[in-house]
Amino acid sequence: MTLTALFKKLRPFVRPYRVLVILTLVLTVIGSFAAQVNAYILRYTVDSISELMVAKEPLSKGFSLLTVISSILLGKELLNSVVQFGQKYYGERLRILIARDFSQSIVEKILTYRLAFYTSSENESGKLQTRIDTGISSLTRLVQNFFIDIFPLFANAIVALIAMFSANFWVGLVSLCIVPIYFYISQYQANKLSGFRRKMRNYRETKNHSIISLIESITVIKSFVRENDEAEKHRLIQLDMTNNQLETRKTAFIFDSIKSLIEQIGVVIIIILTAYFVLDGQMSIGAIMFHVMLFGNISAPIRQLHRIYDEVNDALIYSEGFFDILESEHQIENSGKYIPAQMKGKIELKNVDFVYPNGNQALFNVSMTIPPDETTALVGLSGAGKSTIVNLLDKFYEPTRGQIFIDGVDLADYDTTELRKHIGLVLQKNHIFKGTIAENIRYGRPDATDEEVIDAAKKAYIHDQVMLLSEGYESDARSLSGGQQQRIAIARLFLKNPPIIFLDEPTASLDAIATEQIKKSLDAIKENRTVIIISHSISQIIDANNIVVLEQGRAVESGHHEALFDQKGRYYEIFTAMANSLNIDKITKTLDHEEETE
Ligand SMILES: Nc1ncnc2c1ncn2[C@@H]1O[C@H](COP(=O)(O)OP(=O)(O)OP(=O)(O)O)[C@@H](O)[C@H]1O
Repeated sequence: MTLTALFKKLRPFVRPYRVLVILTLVLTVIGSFAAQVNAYILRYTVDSISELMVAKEPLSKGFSLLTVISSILLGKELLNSVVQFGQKYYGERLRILIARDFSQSIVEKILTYRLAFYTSSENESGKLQTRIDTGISSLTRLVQNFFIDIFPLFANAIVALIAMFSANFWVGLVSLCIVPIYFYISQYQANKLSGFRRKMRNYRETKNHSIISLIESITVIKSFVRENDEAEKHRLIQLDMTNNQLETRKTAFIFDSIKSLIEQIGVVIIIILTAYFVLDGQMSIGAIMFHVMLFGNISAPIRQLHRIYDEVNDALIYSEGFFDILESEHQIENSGKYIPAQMKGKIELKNVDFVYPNGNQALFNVSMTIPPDETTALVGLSGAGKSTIVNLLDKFYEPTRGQIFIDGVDLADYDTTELRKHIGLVLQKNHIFKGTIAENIRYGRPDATDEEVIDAAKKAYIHDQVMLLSEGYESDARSLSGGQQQRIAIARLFLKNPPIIFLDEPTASLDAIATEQIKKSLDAIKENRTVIIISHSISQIIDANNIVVLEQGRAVESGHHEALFDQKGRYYEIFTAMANSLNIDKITKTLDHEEETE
Protein backbone atom coordinates (compact mmCIF):
# COMPACT_ATOMS: atom_id res chain seq x y z
CA MET A 1 0.00 0.00 0.00
CA THR A 2 1.23 3.50 -0.74
CA LEU A 3 1.26 6.25 1.83
CA THR A 4 -1.43 8.20 -0.05
CA ALA A 5 -3.67 5.14 -0.19
CA LEU A 6 -3.14 4.67 3.53
CA PHE A 7 -4.02 8.27 4.32
CA LYS A 8 -7.15 7.93 2.19
CA LYS A 9 -8.21 4.91 4.22
CA LEU A 10 -7.44 6.72 7.46
CA ARG A 11 -9.49 9.75 6.52
CA PRO A 12 -12.89 8.39 7.63
CA PHE A 13 -11.41 7.51 11.01
CA VAL A 14 -9.82 10.93 11.52
CA ARG A 15 -12.77 12.93 10.15
CA PRO A 16 -14.93 12.78 13.30
CA TYR A 17 -12.07 14.43 15.21
CA ARG A 18 -11.49 17.36 12.84
CA VAL A 19 -11.63 19.91 15.66
CA LEU A 20 -9.07 17.97 17.66
CA VAL A 21 -6.81 17.72 14.61
CA ILE A 22 -7.00 21.45 13.89
CA LEU A 23 -6.37 22.27 17.54
CA THR A 24 -3.31 20.01 17.64
CA LEU A 25 -1.97 21.46 14.41
CA VAL A 26 -2.46 25.08 15.54
CA LEU A 27 -0.69 24.33 18.81
CA THR A 28 2.09 22.63 16.85
CA VAL A 29 2.64 25.69 14.71
CA ILE A 30 2.68 27.97 17.79
CA GLY A 31 5.11 25.53 19.44
CA SER A 32 7.45 25.56 16.45
CA PHE A 33 7.66 29.36 16.53
CA ALA A 34 8.19 29.33 20.29
CA ALA A 35 11.01 26.81 19.82
CA GLN A 36 13.05 29.42 17.90
CA VAL A 37 12.72 32.09 20.58
CA ASN A 38 15.76 30.83 22.53
CA ALA A 39 18.03 31.28 19.51
CA TYR A 40 16.85 34.88 18.98
CA ILE A 41 17.15 35.72 22.68
CA LEU A 42 20.63 34.26 22.91
CA ARG A 43 21.80 36.27 19.91
CA TYR A 44 20.30 39.40 21.42
CA THR A 45 21.91 38.66 24.80
CA VAL A 46 25.38 38.01 23.43
CA ASP A 47 25.21 41.09 21.20
CA SER A 48 23.88 43.36 23.95
CA ILE A 49 26.40 42.14 26.53
CA SER A 50 29.32 42.58 24.16
CA GLU A 51 28.07 46.10 23.35
CA LEU A 52 27.85 46.87 27.09
CA MET A 53 31.36 45.52 27.61
CA VAL A 54 32.79 47.53 24.72
CA ALA A 55 31.06 50.69 25.96
CA LYS A 56 32.19 49.91 29.54
CA GLU A 57 28.63 50.51 30.79
CA PRO A 58 27.97 50.09 34.58
CA LEU A 59 26.78 46.68 35.91
CA SER A 60 23.32 48.05 36.68
CA LYS A 61 22.61 48.36 32.93
CA GLY A 62 23.58 44.71 32.55
CA PHE A 63 21.15 43.76 35.31
CA SER A 64 18.21 45.48 33.69
CA LEU A 65 19.09 43.70 30.41
CA LEU A 66 19.14 40.38 32.26
CA THR A 67 15.74 41.10 33.83
CA VAL A 68 14.19 41.73 30.42
CA ILE A 69 15.78 38.59 28.97
CA SER A 70 14.80 36.38 31.88
CA SER A 71 11.22 37.64 31.78
CA ILE A 72 10.96 36.93 28.06
CA LEU A 73 12.50 33.48 28.47
CA LEU A 74 10.26 32.64 31.40
CA GLY A 75 7.17 33.93 29.60
CA LYS A 76 8.08 31.90 26.56
CA GLU A 77 8.69 28.77 28.67
CA LEU A 78 5.31 29.24 30.29
CA LEU A 79 3.61 29.54 26.91
CA ASN A 80 5.63 26.63 25.65
CA SER A 81 4.62 24.33 28.50
CA VAL A 82 0.94 25.13 27.92
CA VAL A 83 1.36 24.58 24.19
CA GLN A 84 3.34 21.37 24.69
CA PHE A 85 0.81 20.02 27.14
CA GLY A 86 -2.09 20.86 24.82
CA GLN A 87 -0.34 19.51 21.77
CA LYS A 88 0.70 16.24 23.44
CA TYR A 89 -2.59 15.76 25.24
CA TYR A 90 -4.77 16.43 22.19
CA GLY A 91 -2.45 14.35 20.01
CA GLU A 92 -2.66 11.48 22.48
CA ARG A 93 -6.41 11.88 22.83
CA LEU A 94 -6.71 11.64 19.08
CA ARG A 95 -4.63 8.46 19.09
CA ILE A 96 -6.66 6.84 21.86
CA LEU A 97 -10.01 7.74 20.29
CA ILE A 98 -8.93 6.55 16.87
CA ALA A 99 -7.54 3.29 18.32
CA ARG A 100 -10.92 2.73 19.99
CA ASP A 101 -12.74 3.35 16.71
CA PHE A 102 -10.44 1.02 14.80
CA SER A 103 -11.02 -1.80 17.18
CA GLN A 104 -14.77 -1.22 17.48
CA SER A 105 -15.30 -0.99 13.73
CA ILE A 106 -13.33 -4.14 12.99
CA VAL A 107 -15.22 -6.14 15.62
CA GLU A 108 -18.57 -4.86 14.34
CA LYS A 109 -17.50 -5.70 10.81
CA ILE A 110 -16.23 -9.23 11.39
CA LEU A 111 -19.40 -10.08 13.30
CA THR A 112 -21.25 -9.66 10.00
CA TYR A 113 -18.93 -12.07 8.22
CA ARG A 114 -19.87 -15.59 7.27
CA LEU A 115 -18.61 -18.63 9.14
CA ALA A 116 -16.20 -19.50 6.33
CA PHE A 117 -14.23 -16.38 7.21
CA TYR A 118 -13.58 -17.69 10.71
CA THR A 119 -12.81 -21.24 9.66
CA SER A 120 -10.40 -20.31 6.84
CA SER A 121 -6.83 -21.30 7.61
CA GLU A 122 -5.48 -17.75 7.46
CA ASN A 123 -7.83 -16.64 10.21
CA GLU A 124 -7.58 -19.65 12.49
CA SER A 125 -7.45 -19.12 16.27
CA GLY A 126 -4.71 -16.64 17.19
CA LYS A 127 -3.87 -15.51 13.65
CA LEU A 128 -6.86 -13.24 13.20
CA GLN A 129 -6.26 -11.68 16.60
CA THR A 130 -2.59 -11.06 15.77
CA ARG A 131 -3.43 -9.52 12.40
CA ILE A 132 -5.98 -7.21 13.96
CA ASP A 133 -3.78 -6.30 16.93
CA THR A 134 -0.64 -5.53 14.91
CA GLY A 135 -2.73 -3.61 12.37
CA ILE A 136 -4.34 -1.44 15.02
CA SER A 137 -1.16 -0.83 16.98
CA SER A 138 0.89 0.14 13.92
CA LEU A 139 -1.88 2.38 12.62
CA THR A 140 -2.35 4.13 15.93
CA ARG A 141 1.41 4.51 16.25
CA LEU A 142 1.35 6.19 12.85
CA VAL A 143 -1.36 8.60 13.95
CA GLN A 144 0.51 9.27 17.17
CA ASN A 145 3.80 9.73 15.36
CA PHE A 146 2.26 12.07 12.90
CA PHE A 147 0.70 14.37 15.46
CA ILE A 148 3.15 14.04 18.32
CA ASP A 149 6.49 13.49 16.57
CA ILE A 150 6.57 13.99 12.82
CA PHE A 151 4.53 17.10 12.39
CA PRO A 152 5.85 19.12 15.37
CA LEU A 153 9.47 18.20 14.65
CA PHE A 154 9.24 19.00 10.97
CA ALA A 155 7.33 22.19 11.63
CA ASN A 156 10.17 23.18 13.96
CA ALA A 157 12.77 22.31 11.37
CA ILE A 158 11.02 24.25 8.61
CA VAL A 159 10.57 27.37 10.75
CA ALA A 160 14.23 27.13 11.86
CA LEU A 161 15.36 26.77 8.24
CA ILE A 162 13.34 29.82 7.21
CA ALA A 163 14.88 31.76 10.12
CA MET A 164 18.35 30.71 8.98
CA PHE A 165 17.72 31.70 5.37
CA SER A 166 16.33 35.04 6.45
CA ALA A 167 19.42 35.63 8.63
CA ASN A 168 21.86 34.70 5.89
CA PHE A 169 21.42 32.91 2.57
CA TRP A 170 24.72 30.96 2.74
CA VAL A 171 24.18 29.70 6.26
CA GLY A 172 20.69 28.62 5.26
CA LEU A 173 22.10 26.83 2.23
CA VAL A 174 24.66 24.86 4.28
CA SER A 175 21.91 23.67 6.62
CA LEU A 176 19.72 22.75 3.69
CA CYS A 177 22.55 20.73 2.11
CA ILE A 178 23.02 18.65 5.27
CA VAL A 179 19.34 17.61 5.23
CA PRO A 180 19.46 15.28 2.16
CA ILE A 181 22.60 13.57 3.48
CA TYR A 182 20.79 12.89 6.72
CA PHE A 183 17.75 11.65 4.84
CA TYR A 184 19.85 9.26 2.82
CA ILE A 185 21.62 7.84 5.87
CA SER A 186 18.39 7.51 7.86
CA GLN A 187 16.71 5.71 5.02
CA TYR A 188 19.68 3.38 4.72
CA GLN A 189 19.59 2.77 8.46
CA ALA A 190 15.86 2.09 8.44
CA ASN A 191 16.19 -0.38 5.57
CA LYS A 192 19.05 -2.17 7.29
CA LEU A 193 17.25 -2.35 10.60
CA SER A 194 13.84 -3.30 9.27
CA GLY A 195 15.05 -6.83 8.45
CA PHE A 196 16.32 -7.23 12.00
CA ARG A 197 13.15 -5.85 13.48
CA ARG A 198 10.98 -8.17 11.48
CA LYS A 199 13.12 -11.12 12.51
CA MET A 200 12.87 -9.96 16.11
CA ARG A 201 9.09 -9.92 15.93
CA ASN A 202 9.06 -13.44 14.50
CA TYR A 203 11.37 -14.64 17.24
CA ARG A 204 9.15 -13.10 19.85
CA GLU A 205 6.06 -14.76 18.36
CA THR A 206 7.82 -18.12 18.11
CA LYS A 207 9.04 -17.79 21.67
CA ASN A 208 5.57 -16.94 22.96
CA HIS A 209 4.06 -19.74 20.95
CA SER A 210 6.65 -22.21 22.18
CA ILE A 211 5.83 -21.37 25.79
CA ILE A 212 2.10 -21.76 25.10
CA SER A 213 2.65 -25.15 23.45
CA LEU A 214 4.91 -26.10 26.35
CA ILE A 215 2.08 -25.46 28.78
CA GLU A 216 -0.41 -27.30 26.60
CA SER A 217 1.77 -30.36 26.22
CA ILE A 218 3.35 -30.47 29.66
CA THR A 219 1.81 -33.85 30.58
CA VAL A 220 3.17 -35.47 27.40
CA ILE A 221 6.59 -33.81 27.90
CA LYS A 222 6.82 -35.08 31.44
CA SER A 223 5.48 -38.55 30.78
CA PHE A 224 7.99 -39.04 27.93
CA VAL A 225 10.74 -37.36 30.01
CA ARG A 226 11.51 -34.84 27.26
CA GLU A 227 12.26 -31.84 29.51
CA ASN A 228 15.86 -31.53 28.31
CA ASP A 229 14.90 -31.67 24.62
CA GLU A 230 12.31 -28.95 25.14
CA ALA A 231 14.81 -26.79 27.03
CA GLU A 232 17.30 -27.26 24.18
CA LYS A 233 14.69 -26.18 21.59
CA HIS A 234 14.06 -23.07 23.62
CA ARG A 235 17.79 -22.41 24.03
CA LEU A 236 18.26 -22.45 20.23
CA ILE A 237 15.50 -19.89 19.72
CA GLN A 238 17.03 -17.73 22.44
CA LEU A 239 20.46 -18.00 20.84
CA ASP A 240 19.19 -16.76 17.47
CA MET A 241 17.24 -14.05 19.19
CA THR A 242 20.19 -12.81 21.21
CA ASN A 243 22.46 -12.69 18.15
CA ASN A 244 19.84 -10.77 16.26
CA GLN A 245 19.34 -8.38 19.17
CA LEU A 246 23.07 -7.66 19.46
CA GLU A 247 23.37 -7.18 15.72
CA THR A 248 20.43 -4.74 15.80
CA ARG A 249 21.98 -2.70 18.56
CA LYS A 250 25.39 -2.66 16.82
CA THR A 251 23.90 -1.40 13.57
CA ALA A 252 21.81 1.21 15.35
CA PHE A 253 24.80 2.53 17.29
CA ILE A 254 27.02 2.69 14.19
CA PHE A 255 24.42 4.75 12.39
CA ASP A 256 23.86 6.96 15.42
CA SER A 257 27.58 7.73 15.51
CA ILE A 258 27.67 8.48 11.76
CA LYS A 259 24.70 10.80 12.08
CA SER A 260 26.11 12.55 15.09
CA LEU A 261 29.42 13.00 13.22
CA ILE A 262 27.65 14.55 10.24
CA GLU A 263 25.66 16.80 12.57
CA GLN A 264 28.87 17.95 14.22
CA ILE A 265 30.48 18.57 10.82
CA GLY A 266 27.44 20.70 10.01
CA VAL A 267 27.82 22.61 13.27
CA VAL A 268 31.52 23.22 12.58
CA ILE A 269 30.84 24.46 9.04
CA ILE A 270 28.12 26.78 10.36
CA ILE A 271 30.45 28.12 13.10
CA ILE A 272 33.29 28.71 10.61
CA LEU A 273 30.98 30.35 8.08
CA THR A 274 29.32 32.56 10.69
CA ALA A 275 32.69 33.43 12.27
CA TYR A 276 33.88 34.52 8.84
CA PHE A 277 30.84 36.81 8.45
CA VAL A 278 31.35 38.14 11.98
CA LEU A 279 35.04 38.89 11.32
CA ASP A 280 34.08 40.42 8.01
CA GLY A 281 31.76 42.73 9.89
CA GLN A 282 28.62 41.42 8.15
CA MET A 283 27.18 39.94 11.33
CA SER A 284 27.27 40.47 15.05
CA ILE A 285 28.99 37.91 17.31
CA GLY A 286 25.63 36.71 18.63
CA ALA A 287 24.95 35.18 15.22
CA ILE A 288 27.25 32.24 16.02
CA MET A 289 25.07 30.95 18.86
CA PHE A 290 21.96 31.91 16.92
CA HIS A 291 22.93 29.77 13.92
CA VAL A 292 24.16 26.80 15.99
CA MET A 293 20.88 26.71 17.90
CA LEU A 294 18.76 26.99 14.78
CA PHE A 295 20.80 24.23 13.18
CA GLY A 296 20.06 22.07 16.25
CA ASN A 297 16.34 22.60 15.61
CA ILE A 298 16.79 21.50 12.01
CA SER A 299 18.75 18.35 12.80
CA ALA A 300 16.60 17.20 15.76
CA PRO A 301 13.76 15.74 13.68
CA ILE A 302 16.15 14.24 11.19
CA ARG A 303 17.92 12.43 14.00
CA GLN A 304 14.65 10.55 14.56
CA LEU A 305 13.95 10.07 10.91
CA HIS A 306 14.95 6.39 10.80
CA ARG A 307 12.49 5.55 13.58
CA ILE A 308 9.70 7.46 11.89
CA TYR A 309 10.63 5.90 8.57
CA ASP A 310 10.48 2.47 10.17
CA GLU A 311 7.15 3.01 11.80
CA VAL A 312 5.59 4.40 8.66
CA ASN A 313 6.87 1.31 6.84
CA ASP A 314 5.39 -0.92 9.53
CA ALA A 315 2.09 0.89 9.27
CA LEU A 316 2.11 0.38 5.51
CA ILE A 317 2.73 -3.35 5.89
CA TYR A 318 0.49 -4.17 8.82
CA SER A 319 -2.36 -1.86 7.98
CA GLU A 320 -2.77 -3.78 4.76
CA GLY A 321 -3.77 -6.89 6.71
CA PHE A 322 -6.05 -4.80 8.90
CA PHE A 323 -7.82 -3.08 6.01
CA ASP A 324 -8.07 -6.39 4.14
CA ILE A 325 -10.12 -7.70 7.05
CA LEU A 326 -12.10 -4.50 7.46
CA GLU A 327 -12.94 -4.27 3.77
CA SER A 328 -13.78 -7.92 3.07
CA GLU A 329 -17.25 -7.03 1.84
CA HIS A 330 -17.52 -10.38 0.05
CA GLN A 331 -17.37 -12.06 3.47
CA ILE A 332 -20.58 -10.42 4.67
CA GLU A 333 -23.29 -13.02 5.15
CA ASN A 334 -25.91 -13.11 2.43
CA SER A 335 -29.41 -12.38 3.50
CA GLY A 336 -32.79 -12.48 1.81
CA LYS A 337 -35.73 -10.28 2.68
CA TYR A 338 -38.28 -12.81 3.88
CA ILE A 339 -39.16 -12.37 7.53
CA PRO A 340 -41.19 -15.30 8.85
CA ALA A 341 -43.84 -14.47 11.45
CA GLN A 342 -43.98 -18.06 12.67
CA MET A 343 -42.22 -21.18 11.57
CA LYS A 344 -43.38 -24.78 11.54
CA GLY A 345 -40.17 -26.39 10.40
CA LYS A 346 -40.97 -28.46 7.33
CA ILE A 347 -37.53 -28.89 5.83
CA GLU A 348 -36.77 -30.01 2.29
CA LEU A 349 -33.41 -30.47 0.63
CA LYS A 350 -33.48 -30.78 -3.15
CA ASN A 351 -30.42 -32.09 -4.98
CA VAL A 352 -28.03 -30.34 -2.66
CA ASP A 353 -24.29 -30.43 -3.34
CA PHE A 354 -21.94 -28.73 -0.97
CA VAL A 355 -18.24 -28.04 -1.27
CA TYR A 356 -16.40 -26.42 1.67
CA PRO A 357 -14.30 -23.35 0.80
CA ASN A 358 -11.13 -25.47 0.99
CA GLY A 359 -12.47 -27.71 -1.80
CA ASN A 360 -13.76 -30.63 0.33
CA GLN A 361 -17.00 -31.86 -1.16
CA ALA A 362 -19.15 -32.89 1.79
CA LEU A 363 -22.56 -33.43 0.18
CA PHE A 364 -23.51 -35.03 -3.14
CA ASN A 365 -26.99 -34.56 -4.58
CA VAL A 366 -28.74 -34.84 -1.22
CA SER A 367 -32.52 -34.76 -1.22
CA MET A 368 -34.65 -35.32 1.85
CA THR A 369 -37.81 -34.17 3.58
CA ILE A 370 -37.98 -33.59 7.30
CA PRO A 371 -41.50 -33.36 8.71
CA PRO A 372 -42.42 -30.59 11.15
CA ASP A 373 -43.09 -31.08 14.88
CA GLU A 374 -41.25 -34.39 14.93
CA THR A 375 -37.77 -35.59 15.74
CA THR A 376 -35.58 -36.74 12.90
CA ALA A 377 -32.23 -38.40 13.50
CA LEU A 378 -29.37 -38.07 11.04
CA VAL A 379 -27.41 -41.28 11.16
CA GLY A 380 -24.13 -42.10 9.50
CA LEU A 381 -20.51 -42.84 10.07
CA SER A 382 -18.01 -40.15 10.92
CA GLY A 383 -17.53 -37.70 8.07
CA ALA A 384 -20.81 -38.68 6.36
CA GLY A 385 -21.94 -35.05 6.22
CA LYS A 386 -24.41 -34.84 9.11
CA SER A 387 -23.02 -31.67 10.70
CA THR A 388 -22.68 -30.16 7.24
CA ILE A 389 -26.44 -30.42 6.75
CA VAL A 390 -27.03 -28.61 10.05
CA ASN A 391 -24.50 -25.94 8.97
CA LEU A 392 -26.45 -25.40 5.76
CA LEU A 393 -29.82 -25.29 7.53
CA ASP A 394 -28.50 -22.62 9.90
CA LYS A 395 -27.28 -20.67 6.82
CA PHE A 396 -23.70 -20.82 8.08
CA TYR A 397 -22.86 -21.91 4.54
CA GLU A 398 -24.81 -21.86 1.28
CA PRO A 399 -25.38 -24.94 -0.88
CA THR A 400 -23.06 -25.11 -3.89
CA ARG A 401 -25.91 -26.55 -5.93
CA GLY A 402 -29.55 -27.36 -5.26
CA GLN A 403 -32.02 -25.74 -2.91
CA ILE A 404 -33.18 -25.95 0.65
CA PHE A 405 -36.71 -25.02 1.67
CA ILE A 406 -38.11 -24.40 5.12
CA ASP A 407 -41.90 -24.16 5.23
CA GLY A 408 -41.87 -23.96 1.46
CA VAL A 409 -39.64 -20.87 1.27
CA ASP A 410 -36.17 -21.06 -0.23
CA LEU A 411 -33.59 -20.65 2.53
CA ALA A 412 -31.77 -18.09 0.39
CA ASP A 413 -34.85 -15.83 0.54
CA TYR A 414 -34.93 -15.79 4.35
CA ASP A 415 -33.56 -12.83 6.26
CA THR A 416 -30.63 -14.61 7.89
CA THR A 417 -30.91 -13.00 11.31
CA GLU A 418 -34.68 -13.50 11.45
CA LEU A 419 -34.33 -17.13 10.41
CA ARG A 420 -31.82 -17.80 13.18
CA LYS A 421 -34.23 -16.35 15.73
CA HIS A 422 -36.44 -19.38 15.01
CA ILE A 423 -33.66 -21.93 15.24
CA GLY A 424 -31.92 -23.36 18.27
CA LEU A 425 -28.61 -25.16 18.13
CA VAL A 426 -27.06 -27.45 20.73
CA LEU A 427 -23.61 -28.71 19.93
CA GLN A 428 -21.43 -31.45 21.32
CA LYS A 429 -19.65 -28.88 23.43
CA ASN A 430 -21.53 -25.68 23.97
CA HIS A 431 -19.85 -22.45 24.66
CA ILE A 432 -20.17 -21.27 28.20
CA PHE A 433 -19.32 -17.59 28.48
CA LYS A 434 -17.26 -16.20 31.30
CA GLY A 435 -19.84 -15.13 33.85
CA THR A 436 -22.52 -16.43 36.14
CA ILE A 437 -24.99 -19.24 35.51
CA ALA A 438 -27.83 -16.73 35.32
CA GLU A 439 -25.97 -14.64 32.74
CA ASN A 440 -25.25 -17.72 30.66
CA ILE A 441 -28.87 -18.86 30.64
CA ARG A 442 -30.05 -15.31 29.94
CA TYR A 443 -27.91 -15.27 26.79
CA GLY A 444 -30.93 -17.06 25.23
CA ARG A 445 -33.09 -13.97 25.82
CA PRO A 446 -31.41 -10.96 27.42
CA ASP A 447 -34.68 -9.43 28.63
CA ALA A 448 -35.82 -12.56 30.49
CA THR A 449 -36.86 -12.07 34.11
CA ASP A 450 -35.26 -14.01 36.98
CA GLU A 451 -38.37 -16.18 37.18
CA GLU A 452 -38.12 -17.03 33.50
CA VAL A 453 -34.44 -17.94 33.92
CA ILE A 454 -35.31 -20.25 36.81
CA ASP A 455 -38.21 -21.73 34.88
CA ALA A 456 -35.89 -22.48 31.93
CA ALA A 457 -33.38 -24.10 34.30
CA LYS A 458 -36.14 -26.25 35.77
CA LYS A 459 -37.23 -27.41 32.32
CA ALA A 460 -33.61 -28.30 31.56
CA TYR A 461 -33.45 -30.27 34.85
CA ILE A 462 -30.56 -28.22 36.18
CA HIS A 463 -32.35 -26.02 38.73
CA ASP A 464 -31.97 -28.42 41.68
CA GLN A 465 -28.25 -28.74 41.11
CA VAL A 466 -27.82 -24.98 40.80
CA MET A 467 -29.58 -24.55 44.12
CA LEU A 468 -27.02 -26.82 45.79
CA LEU A 469 -24.22 -24.39 44.89
CA SER A 470 -23.31 -21.86 47.57
CA GLU A 471 -23.90 -18.91 45.25
CA GLY A 472 -26.78 -20.47 43.32
CA TYR A 473 -27.43 -18.75 40.00
CA GLU A 474 -24.62 -16.30 40.71
CA SER A 475 -21.98 -19.09 40.63
CA ASP A 476 -19.31 -19.08 37.94
CA ALA A 477 -20.76 -21.08 35.05
CA ARG A 478 -17.35 -22.32 33.96
CA SER A 479 -16.91 -24.28 37.17
CA LEU A 480 -19.81 -26.56 36.24
CA SER A 481 -19.22 -30.08 34.94
CA GLY A 482 -19.58 -30.89 31.22
CA GLY A 483 -23.04 -32.40 31.72
CA GLN A 484 -24.20 -29.43 33.78
CA GLN A 485 -22.87 -26.99 31.21
CA GLN A 486 -24.76 -28.88 28.52
CA ARG A 487 -27.97 -28.43 30.50
CA ILE A 488 -27.22 -24.71 30.90
CA ALA A 489 -27.05 -24.58 27.11
CA ILE A 490 -30.40 -26.37 26.91
CA ALA A 491 -31.90 -23.96 29.47
CA ARG A 492 -30.68 -21.15 27.22
CA LEU A 493 -32.66 -22.72 24.41
CA PHE A 494 -35.80 -22.95 26.52
CA LEU A 495 -35.56 -19.19 27.00
CA LYS A 496 -35.08 -18.60 23.31
CA ASN A 497 -37.94 -21.05 22.69
CA PRO A 498 -37.40 -21.64 18.95
CA PRO A 499 -39.74 -23.90 17.00
CA ILE A 500 -36.84 -25.63 15.23
CA ILE A 501 -33.96 -27.26 17.06
CA PHE A 502 -30.77 -28.91 15.85
CA LEU A 503 -28.95 -31.14 18.30
CA ASP A 504 -25.48 -32.05 17.04
CA GLU A 505 -24.20 -34.90 19.21
CA PRO A 506 -25.47 -33.23 22.38
CA THR A 507 -24.25 -36.00 24.67
CA ALA A 508 -21.10 -37.14 22.85
CA SER A 509 -18.70 -35.57 25.34
CA LEU A 510 -20.60 -36.75 28.41
CA ASP A 511 -20.30 -39.83 30.56
CA ALA A 512 -23.11 -42.35 30.94
CA ILE A 513 -24.52 -40.82 34.12
CA ALA A 514 -24.56 -37.30 32.67
CA THR A 515 -26.13 -38.63 29.46
CA GLU A 516 -28.81 -40.35 31.50
CA GLN A 517 -29.45 -37.14 33.45
CA ILE A 518 -29.60 -34.99 30.34
CA LYS A 519 -32.06 -37.30 28.64
CA LYS A 520 -34.97 -35.71 30.49
CA SER A 521 -33.98 -32.21 29.39
CA LEU A 522 -33.61 -33.37 25.80
CA ASP A 523 -36.99 -35.09 25.88
CA ALA A 524 -38.53 -31.92 27.27
CA ILE A 525 -37.08 -29.69 24.58
CA LYS A 526 -38.17 -32.04 21.78
CA GLU A 527 -41.84 -31.57 22.64
CA ASN A 528 -43.89 -29.85 19.93
CA ARG A 529 -40.84 -28.81 17.95
CA THR A 530 -39.13 -29.79 14.77
CA VAL A 531 -35.93 -31.42 15.93
CA ILE A 532 -33.00 -32.77 13.99
CA ILE A 533 -30.68 -34.81 16.13
CA ILE A 534 -27.27 -36.06 15.14
CA SER A 535 -26.15 -38.80 17.43
CA HIS A 536 -24.10 -41.94 17.69
CA SER A 537 -26.17 -42.98 20.68
CA ILE A 538 -28.45 -45.90 19.94
CA SER A 539 -31.09 -44.81 22.45
CA GLN A 540 -31.36 -41.32 20.95
CA ILE A 541 -31.64 -42.74 17.45
CA ILE A 542 -34.45 -45.17 18.25
CA ASP A 543 -36.27 -42.40 20.10
CA ALA A 544 -36.55 -40.40 16.87
CA ASN A 545 -39.73 -40.47 14.78
CA ASN A 546 -37.79 -40.54 11.52
CA ILE A 547 -34.30 -41.50 10.49
CA VAL A 548 -32.19 -40.35 7.54
CA VAL A 549 -29.07 -42.36 6.82
CA LEU A 550 -26.12 -40.60 5.25
CA GLU A 551 -23.11 -42.23 3.69
CA GLN A 552 -20.15 -40.35 2.28
CA GLY A 553 -22.16 -37.23 1.64
CA ARG A 554 -25.18 -39.00 0.17
CA ALA A 555 -28.61 -39.63 1.71
CA VAL A 556 -28.96 -43.37 1.22
CA GLU A 557 -31.99 -44.38 3.30
CA SER A 558 -34.82 -42.77 5.21
CA GLY A 559 -37.87 -43.87 7.17
CA HIS A 560 -38.95 -45.20 10.58
CA HIS A 561 -36.62 -47.23 12.72
CA GLU A 562 -38.48 -50.54 12.32
CA ALA A 563 -38.98 -50.15 8.58
CA LEU A 564 -35.34 -49.24 8.01
CA PHE A 565 -34.17 -52.08 10.20
CA ASP A 566 -36.28 -54.53 8.25
CA GLN A 567 -34.82 -53.26 4.96
CA LYS A 568 -31.53 -54.77 6.10
CA GLY A 569 -29.60 -52.07 4.31
CA ARG A 570 -27.06 -49.53 5.56
CA TYR A 571 -29.11 -48.58 8.62
CA TYR A 572 -29.38 -52.22 9.63
CA GLU A 573 -25.57 -52.52 9.42
CA ILE A 574 -24.91 -49.38 11.45
CA PHE A 575 -27.56 -50.26 14.00
CA THR A 576 -26.36 -53.81 14.55
CA ALA A 577 -22.75 -52.61 14.79
CA MET A 578 -23.82 -50.09 17.46
CA ALA A 579 -25.82 -52.75 19.31
CA ASN A 580 -22.94 -55.26 19.15
CA SER A 581 -20.49 -52.70 20.44
CA LEU A 582 -22.71 -52.35 23.49
CA ASN A 583 -22.29 -56.07 24.21
CA ILE A 584 -26.03 -56.33 24.76
CA ASP A 585 -26.01 -60.08 25.51
CA LYS A 586 -23.77 -59.61 28.50
CA ILE A 587 -25.65 -56.53 29.65
CA THR A 588 -28.97 -58.39 29.45
CA LYS A 589 -27.52 -61.38 31.32
CA THR A 590 -26.20 -59.12 34.07
CA LEU A 591 -29.51 -57.32 34.43
CA ASP A 592 -31.45 -60.64 34.40
CA HIS A 593 -29.14 -62.02 37.05
CA GLU A 594 -29.78 -58.95 39.18
CA GLU A 595 -33.55 -59.43 38.86
CA GLU A 596 -33.25 -63.11 39.80
CA THR A 597 -31.30 -62.38 42.95
CA GLU A 598 -33.76 -59.70 44.07
N1 LIG B 1 -14.98 -26.49 7.93
C1 LIG B 1 -14.71 -27.49 7.08
N2 LIG B 1 -13.89 -27.26 6.04
C2 LIG B 1 -13.60 -28.24 5.17
N3 LIG B 1 -14.10 -29.47 5.22
C3 LIG B 1 -14.92 -29.78 6.23
C4 LIG B 1 -15.27 -28.80 7.21
N4 LIG B 1 -16.11 -29.38 8.09
C5 LIG B 1 -16.27 -30.66 7.68
N5 LIG B 1 -15.57 -30.91 6.55
C6 LIG B 1 -15.50 -32.15 5.79
O1 LIG B 1 -16.80 -32.44 5.32
C7 LIG B 1 -17.08 -33.84 5.45
C8 LIG B 1 -18.35 -34.04 6.26
O2 LIG B 1 -18.10 -33.58 7.59
P1 LIG B 1 -19.22 -33.48 8.71
O3 LIG B 1 -18.64 -32.79 9.87
O4 LIG B 1 -20.47 -32.93 8.11
O5 LIG B 1 -19.42 -35.03 9.04
P2 LIG B 1 -20.26 -35.69 10.18
O6 LIG B 1 -21.10 -36.73 9.52
O7 LIG B 1 -20.97 -34.68 11.00
O8 LIG B 1 -19.10 -36.38 11.01
P3 LIG B 1 -18.95 -36.62 12.60
O9 LIG B 1 -19.92 -37.68 12.98
O10 LIG B 1 -17.55 -37.08 12.74
O11 LIG B 1 -19.20 -35.31 13.25
C9 LIG B 1 -15.86 -34.48 6.07
O12 LIG B 1 -15.12 -35.06 5.03
C10 LIG B 1 -15.11 -33.32 6.68
O13 LIG B 1 -13.73 -33.55 6.58
